[in-house]
Amino acid sequence: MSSLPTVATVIGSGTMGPGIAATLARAGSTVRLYDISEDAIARAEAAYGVVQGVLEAVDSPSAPGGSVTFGTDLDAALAGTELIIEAVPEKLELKQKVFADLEARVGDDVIIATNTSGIPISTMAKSLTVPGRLIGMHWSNPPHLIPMIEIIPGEATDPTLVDKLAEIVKAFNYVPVIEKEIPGFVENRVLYAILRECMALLEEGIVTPEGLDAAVKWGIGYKLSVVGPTRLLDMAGLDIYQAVSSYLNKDLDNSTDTPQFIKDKIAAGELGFKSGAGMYEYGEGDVDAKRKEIITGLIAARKTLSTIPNV
Ligand SMILES: NC(=O)C1=CN([C@@H]2O[C@H](COP(=O)(O)OP(=O)(O)OC[C@H]3O[C@@H](n4cnc5c(N)ncnc54)[C@H](O)[C@@H]3O)[C@@H](O)[C@H]2O)C=CC1
Ligand SMILES: Cc1ncc(C=O)c(C(=O)O)c1O
Repeated sequence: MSSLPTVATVIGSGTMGPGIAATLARAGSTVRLYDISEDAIARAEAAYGVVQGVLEAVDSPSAPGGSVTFGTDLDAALAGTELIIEAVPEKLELKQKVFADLEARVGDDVIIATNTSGIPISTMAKSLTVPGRLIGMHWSNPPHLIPMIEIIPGEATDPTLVDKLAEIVKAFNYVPVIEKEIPGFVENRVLYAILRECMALLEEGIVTPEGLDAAVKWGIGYKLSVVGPTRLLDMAGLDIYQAVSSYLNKDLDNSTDTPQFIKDKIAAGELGFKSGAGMYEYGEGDVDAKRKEIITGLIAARKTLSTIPNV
């Protein structure tokens, strides 16, 4: 019998919600995607066919009976739900307010999973009436393509939820990684260590954005997609790692704040794809073209990687 919930609810239909909902629905769950914004729901509905096409292209597990319904009626979205996945903006107070709204409407046995990028689960759980039901379920963007989910229990999380959520994740053929709670969890700690160094290299004018993207894609990105960092050290030699890290580590960027040039871009309204400019400039149609290239590349890479053993 599948461990998938019969009915699941996704709260927040922005970048992450629609892909999460579609992945569960394709595997067989009845999913209700809820947002406070009518516009966000309309965008998700309009994009649903494309997301389904992507899931088809990567042979995402499918079972009959699954569906997504879209709406702004919270009670309707929660009727009969067993699992709620919260994907509203990364603001502690907002998430806590959402949890309060949810708890007022569902029974104590309903699991609340949060897609937070790194706010400690224990901090969020403090505001819950039933703190044991909150657990971290961190999907990676785009959620319908990146087949790995971090599972993070907080101090109060019911320990049985960890295995239960891991079984749900396996039911749609994703890899669950169970972690201990720490700000940023594992994936974002590694990603933000890389991004911190990358932004410092750009700020100091050491390399161009194009050069940086090429060096990371073909240098470490390509290699790390096949060999994880631990195995990479065995491949390189621990003695080499010691020799290089003994002089390099102290030279790496260790700033604790966001770089000023990024803050300046944000102040100028340059947020990336969503505003038509960011690290790069985008002309008419460029953003859609880039999004398409990225999705096409991720589909091809996932298909190839799925044929390669874990080394
Ligand atoms: N964007 C990314 O690459 C990733 C984001 N995350 C995390 O997932 C969460 C959501 O991120 P995004 O989808 O990027 O955010 P987003 O800003 O694109 O979408 C959030 C959605 O939540 C809706 N919303 C706001 N208040 C709400 C409320 N009270 N009830 C229901 N809906 C409400 C907004 O209307 C919006 O449609 C955040 O915690 C984020 O850190 C996790 C992995 C990757
Ligand atoms: C820049 C950045 N920050 C956070 C996340 C996920 O929490 C992602 C991602 O999933 O890709 C990201 O790119």
